[in-house]
Amino acid sequence: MKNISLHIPGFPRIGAQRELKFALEAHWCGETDPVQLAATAATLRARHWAAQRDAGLDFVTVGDFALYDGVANHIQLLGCEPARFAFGASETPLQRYFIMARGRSGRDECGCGSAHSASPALEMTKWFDTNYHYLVPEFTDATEFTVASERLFDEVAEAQALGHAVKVALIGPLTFLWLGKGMDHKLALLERLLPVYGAILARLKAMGVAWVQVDEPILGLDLPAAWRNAFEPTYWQLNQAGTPLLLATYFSPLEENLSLACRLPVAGLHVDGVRAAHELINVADWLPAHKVLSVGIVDGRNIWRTDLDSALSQLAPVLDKRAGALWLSTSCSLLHVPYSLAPESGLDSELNNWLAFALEKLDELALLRAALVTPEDAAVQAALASFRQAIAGRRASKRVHNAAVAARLAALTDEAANRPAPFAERRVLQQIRLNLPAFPTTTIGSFPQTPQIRAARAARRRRELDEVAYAKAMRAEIAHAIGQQELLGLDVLVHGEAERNDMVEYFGEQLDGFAFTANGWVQSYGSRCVKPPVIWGDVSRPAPMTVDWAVYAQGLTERPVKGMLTGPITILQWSFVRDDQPRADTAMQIALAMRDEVADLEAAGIAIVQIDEPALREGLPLRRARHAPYLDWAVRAFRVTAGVAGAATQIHTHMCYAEFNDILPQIAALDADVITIETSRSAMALLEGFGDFQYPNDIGPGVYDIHSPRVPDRREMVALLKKAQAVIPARQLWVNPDCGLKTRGWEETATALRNMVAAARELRQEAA
Ligand SMILES: Nc1nc2c(c(=O)[nH]1)N[C@@H](CNc1ccc(C(=O)N[C@@H](CCC(=O)N[C@@H](CCC(=O)N[C@@H](CCC(=O)O)C(=O)O)C(=O)O)C(=O)O)cc1)CN2
Ligand code: MET
Ligand SMILES: [Zn+2]
Repeated sequence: MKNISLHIPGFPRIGAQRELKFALEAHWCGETDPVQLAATAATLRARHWAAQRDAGLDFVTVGDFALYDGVANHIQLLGCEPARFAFGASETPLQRYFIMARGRSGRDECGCGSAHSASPALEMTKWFDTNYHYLVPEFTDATEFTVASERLFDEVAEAQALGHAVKVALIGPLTFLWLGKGMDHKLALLERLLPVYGAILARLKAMGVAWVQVDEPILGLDLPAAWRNAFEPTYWQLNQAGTPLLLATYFSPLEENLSLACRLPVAGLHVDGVRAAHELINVADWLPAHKVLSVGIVDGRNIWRTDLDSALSQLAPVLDKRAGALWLSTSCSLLHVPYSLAPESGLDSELNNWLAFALEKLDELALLRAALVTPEDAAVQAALASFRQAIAGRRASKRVHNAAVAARLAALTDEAANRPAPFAERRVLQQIRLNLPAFPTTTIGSFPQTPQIRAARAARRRRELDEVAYAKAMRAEIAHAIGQQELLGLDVLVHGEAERNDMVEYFGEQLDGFAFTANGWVQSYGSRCVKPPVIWGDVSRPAPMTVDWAVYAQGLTERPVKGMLTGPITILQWSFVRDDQPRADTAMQIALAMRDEVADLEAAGIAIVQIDEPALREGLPLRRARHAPYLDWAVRAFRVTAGVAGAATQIHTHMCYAEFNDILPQIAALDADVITIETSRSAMALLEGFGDFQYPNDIGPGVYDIHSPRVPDRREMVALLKKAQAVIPARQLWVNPDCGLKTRGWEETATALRNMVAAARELRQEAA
């Protein structure tokens, strides 16, 4: 008899219609009180648990819900809110939570323009190699832990009251410490942390929680020895609580940590059956027979329907080795995929048939179990047959392949990846053409996406605004942005990106081989979501995508206006990608499409083209051994995009949201004429890195953090630029913010940029 249980590591929390987003923003604007916000949150949890139970899962997952971020929840659960916030008794836990997440004055998600003050939020950074951002815990030698929040226990009680069997998901102690910052020897805190985990586990046990999933995705990283060695004693201690623990790993193979993971004193192990498929048999062998093996066989990172036949043949030998007992799951939390395919009536029906979002993935798990337990059942056979047909249809589809794209890729020479002249020569020609002052000022591309802009786009979607009226409204926004920049005295202007819903989706909507969804939202951070396009076939560009807007903007001013493109790696990284060809091939197809856009912008007289690559670093594989091949093709894809530009055309790139010091040679190898780069997370370390490396081309280190509504003054920016000058020759320096300004308001933006231009002028005077 086969004994198979179903569960998932986590479920999307933003809601089928982004209910959580709207509830949060209404709350932040003061339109609703905490009771109303809590009611929406409880409704969502109840709905998401019901979906899990209705699909036939054996447990619902509790602890994966968060109003803003799961790591932020964990900080409050463990009572380690950073002392720098100086919270007083007058602040409720909910207020403290949002202050940590958004700063004292509030990240301006709702666009209502709240007041300014200076208590910066926790830093936000990428969750492993995903486009989800978590809030970074801050540790010091003085950090203490206590069980400080009832939220998790309340949610367990809530699920139990609804009659659910509960599995709690908890970030593991080692992963939690690993994710934090502020101390070199974070492991020193473990001793203080573990008793608190013990207390939490004991309380959960007393509540009758059957399983606790402890997430330790760092087991998929190249860990320093001290961290690896910490696992055994840690789990030995946690196991004392007597609550059955399911140790969860995902995103990456276990490799040298495999036998360690199998040996740890826990009741079960969850592995990523998609990204670590080749390790399944080994894990099945190594994991002691009395332990539960949970196989994440359905992809939690992508949206393709599971090939159930292939999944079943992968599972068969594992099942044999596990004496017929197994847990089936998605590879990781479903946080990273949209809620449901059901509202996607606009999707091409053939493509629709190839996809599975979160709800559909739950059904896939149920069908897999049925296929293993009752294979003879006619309904199961019929369901499998329909899957088989969809998978075969996708595999055989002629639409996926485009012979012209293949031929162009095959004919691609090394030449295509090179600019026509070395930087030193290009620089001279560009200076003659552009005649820029020292310390040229510019911005990163987007200006505030005001409620009016969003409303115009929404009206166009509802067909209340026709294309002509919409274009007119966007041109007015562009004209406004150009006018503002001239007033502020910026040297290199941008059109402001008003016409773009998102820097990736906008291009996905216009490229062949891409599809876009109506409601396929995925949480990016807090209330902010993205709608990643789906790359289903060979990519090509049927027509120019940005040229008309760029030409219009350039026609409004004598100063240069940057053409603004998203680079191939970022488009790849922020889309759902094909799983039937290497990412490198898809990246190169996108590169060729974007290369044509660069050529068209240049031909239209645009003198500067920016090719944004904020996700270049994020795409780096989690395992070091795979870095070099990735960086090779990623750099080549960028160079192919830019390589078409003449020597007198200035190519900019932009990067943010990451640490860059470990990939400086590759950043230099992009050979962009100018890079504008985020420095707010560690200005000095970054600049010293670029200085030590003697970064050869021009560089604009961001002089102010756009994630905060705080307006920096001139002196602050002058000080930062002087630090920059100490390590990077002045002639290489540009002056710009950290990133695009789309989430900010116009008033604060104008003040900050006025100060920034004044800072650049001060430096010019001193240099003269
Ligand atoms: N793809 C991607 N990943 C990224 C980034 C990025 O820019 N893009 N940046 C970093 C993350 N930063 C982010 C910053 C802001 C937003 C953001 O503002 N998201 C918006 C949605 C942006 C969007 O697609 N807007 C659309 C649709 C907006 C919408 O919801 N419209 C409403 C109506 C709105 C109205 O009437 O005002 C509707 O359709 O119901 C548009 O402008 O057209 C949001 O959550 O609110 C997301 C990520 C890293 N990862
Ligand atoms: C996340 S990087 C953003 C770059 C883009 N050009 C912007 O300014 O919005
Ligand atoms: Zn950026």
